[in-house]
Amino acid sequence: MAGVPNTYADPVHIAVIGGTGLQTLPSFTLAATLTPSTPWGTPSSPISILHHPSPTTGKPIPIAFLSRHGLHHELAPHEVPSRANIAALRSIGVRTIIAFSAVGSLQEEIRPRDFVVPDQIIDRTKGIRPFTFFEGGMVGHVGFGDPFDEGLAKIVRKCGHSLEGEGVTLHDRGVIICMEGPQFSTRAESNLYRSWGGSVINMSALPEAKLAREAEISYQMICMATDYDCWHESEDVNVEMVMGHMRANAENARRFVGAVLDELSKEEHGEQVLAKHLDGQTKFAGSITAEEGRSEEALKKMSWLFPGYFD
Ligand SMILES: CSC[C@H]1O[C@H](OP(=O)(O)O)[C@H](O)[C@@H]1O
Ligand SMILES: Nc1ncnc2[nH]cnc12
Repeated sequence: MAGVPNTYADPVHIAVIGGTGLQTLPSFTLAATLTPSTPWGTPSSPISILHHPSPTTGKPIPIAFLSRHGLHHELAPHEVPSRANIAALRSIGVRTIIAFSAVGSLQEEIRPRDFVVPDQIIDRTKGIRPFTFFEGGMVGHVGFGDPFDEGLAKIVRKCGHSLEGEGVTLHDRGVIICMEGPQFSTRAESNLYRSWGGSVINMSALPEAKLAREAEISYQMICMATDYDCWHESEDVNVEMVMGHMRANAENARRFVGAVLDELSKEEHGEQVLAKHLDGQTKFAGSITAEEGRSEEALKKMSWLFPGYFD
């Protein structure tokens, strides 16, 4: 956009990854538009740096916003360059990500337009998406028992509940089934996922959550149900239905995200927002490959992402 700077001097600690139907956060002031390139390519979209007024001081707090499927939803779930997205966000200072996702509901009580703050994921992607920073001569294993950040989830839940009665219904926990897509599930699959205890289904939680963990970024997804997938006797899921519910409830989704940003902005330099509890985990995860076994190429990439960890 003409006149908008393409650099931003200060580190940006908080990011929002917008999903289907949430491709912008129009109520904030655009301070810069960044187009970083990373050793894993360029992100899905330019990164908008938005100024969010701190609810306590009024001072503008920078928030990075990235549109997962591109500015015009041109990237299919398996084409989203998640490594570039996460690497680019980390490189500008991001340590906390709120990720938004439109999901199918696998449970009667999660009705279209309800929100869910999930706490678990079952991986039904097919291994065709690049899913780790650790490869090609540097091995690393990070813990993923709890794929989301419980400290961040608590903040998100509190904000969601504060909007209850104003059109927001929130489910505090849930298991996301992350499928490959882009086709929706068969009815047999949908019923299988229900029998596994799945709450909601999408195509985007992975590898995003795994890569955020490797990058030592606190990550929580906020899901909004847009359909009952195909297990339910009501209509079968289709894009029109997803977009219809998304459009109808986009204002609530934006208010929810805005409330979370208010809360996080109060603690922009706090331990939770800076993910201090994750600091250094990747240095140890990657120390399994002895120095003499590390490839130059892998080392170069990892040193770009984690300056000082492996040099
Ligand atoms: C348009 S329905 C399928 C599509 O919607 C979800 O997108 P996102 O998670 O980015 O909001 C789902 O994961 C699929 O990518
Ligand atoms: N039913 C569904 N399956 C997978 N991803 C979805 N995103 C929204 N609805 C979905």
